[in-house]
Amino acid sequence: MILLGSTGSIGVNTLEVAKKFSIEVEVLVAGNNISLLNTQIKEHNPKTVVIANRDDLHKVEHKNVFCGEEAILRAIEESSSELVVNALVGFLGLRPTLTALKCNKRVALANKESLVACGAFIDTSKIQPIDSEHFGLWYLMQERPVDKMIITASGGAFRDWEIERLKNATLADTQKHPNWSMGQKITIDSATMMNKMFELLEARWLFGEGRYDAIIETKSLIHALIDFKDGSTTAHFANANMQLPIAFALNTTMQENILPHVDLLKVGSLEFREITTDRYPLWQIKDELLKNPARGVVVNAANEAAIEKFIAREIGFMDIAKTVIRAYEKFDTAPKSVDDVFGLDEEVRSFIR
Ligand SMILES: NC(=O)C1=CN([C@@H]2O[C@H](COP(=O)(O)OP(=O)(O)OC[C@H]3O[C@@H](n4cnc5c(N)ncnc54)[C@H](OP(=O)(O)O)[C@@H]3O)[C@@H](O)[C@H]2O)C=CC1
Ligand SMILES: CC(=O)[C@@H](O)[C@H](O)COP(=O)(O)O
Ligand SMILES: [Mn+2]
Repeated sequence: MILLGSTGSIGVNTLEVAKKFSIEVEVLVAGNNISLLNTQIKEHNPKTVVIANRDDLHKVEHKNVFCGEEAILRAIEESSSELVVNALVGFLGLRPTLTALKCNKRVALANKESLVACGAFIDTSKIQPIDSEHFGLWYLMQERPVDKMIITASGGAFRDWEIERLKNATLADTQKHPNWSMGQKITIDSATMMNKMFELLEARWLFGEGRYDAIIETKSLIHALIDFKDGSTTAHFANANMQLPIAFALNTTMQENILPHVDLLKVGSLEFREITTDRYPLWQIKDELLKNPARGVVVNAANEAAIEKFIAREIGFMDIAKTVIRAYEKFDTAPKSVDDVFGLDEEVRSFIR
């Protein structure tokens, strides 16, 4: 397989699962964490390695190492592997997804920004999502009429904060996720509830038109629920560990045990909460965005640009949502082609910067 983003949270878990199933790693792609990458190279012996920056090339302990976005695309095109695991973070992951699909490879897709920004132009039949909620929906789906598909949110780092305090929240505060250990950007997205909005859009592209919604389940033990038309609701329970969705994405005939079962007697009780717009202002645009999912490109670009500003301490935490909503209102348009997606992405970023 080809693994993009090997040094990240999903990347590291993917290599653990690959070891379990003895899957060969042909290409490793990483960013700045060269010391972890070197350890991975020793263990998995890839044919090709790609990193982000030219200045780090000499530190990589491999004879076939390249740098930059074009090199990632070339490595995909020149590889013989049938499977690409895309665990890059952000819009940067979109071109590799498109290239992998163009090369007729199967894509195990953690990079949710690919579908959020460009879902209207992506054939999802060759995509297996690596996301706990979509895995949960897929696991629950049966040949019965569905009324609604529901995914769960943890509520993020600030679910119990007094709302008045949120404007002063720091980057370090955003990283205190209650249940999951993940990369920096998705953990910020979890705190603003953008992650759940992205997941509703992803679900829309993966499972088609229908009714979608999200609720908070504070322990992240239920990942998805389906309301069937007959009045039954089924729920997908699993411990909060991405190795289960990854295992199914890597090994389509998965039969092995991956995680211990959720012990309901130890859990004792579950708590569900509504996602409210006072704590999560982004939720104001949720229904309208779900009706126009191709506008995800605007929301994604605005979010990435706003997060850059938040990290640089140019804006506060609550300004992330304000910035996204302002961009969403200004760019009241949907892309008509993949080229439009890249154009609109650029325009929105310039507007915010
Ligand atoms: N973490 C999770 O549990 C889940 C994550 N996702 C999604 O999966 C994706 C990855 O998330 P996560 O693993 O948490 O993120 P991380 O930030 O932990 O990892 C991102 C990876 O991308 C690499 N990378 C970043 N920039 C570049 C670049 N310019 N060139 C090459 N590589 C680069 C990083 O390298 P380095 O670290 O070496 O700089 C790292 O390997 C995101 O889209 C996220 O939303 C979805 C569901 C669950
Ligand atoms: C592990 C995973 O799938 C994440 O997307 C998770 O859902 C993030 O947590 P939140 O529920 O807080 O967004
Ligand atoms: Mn998720």
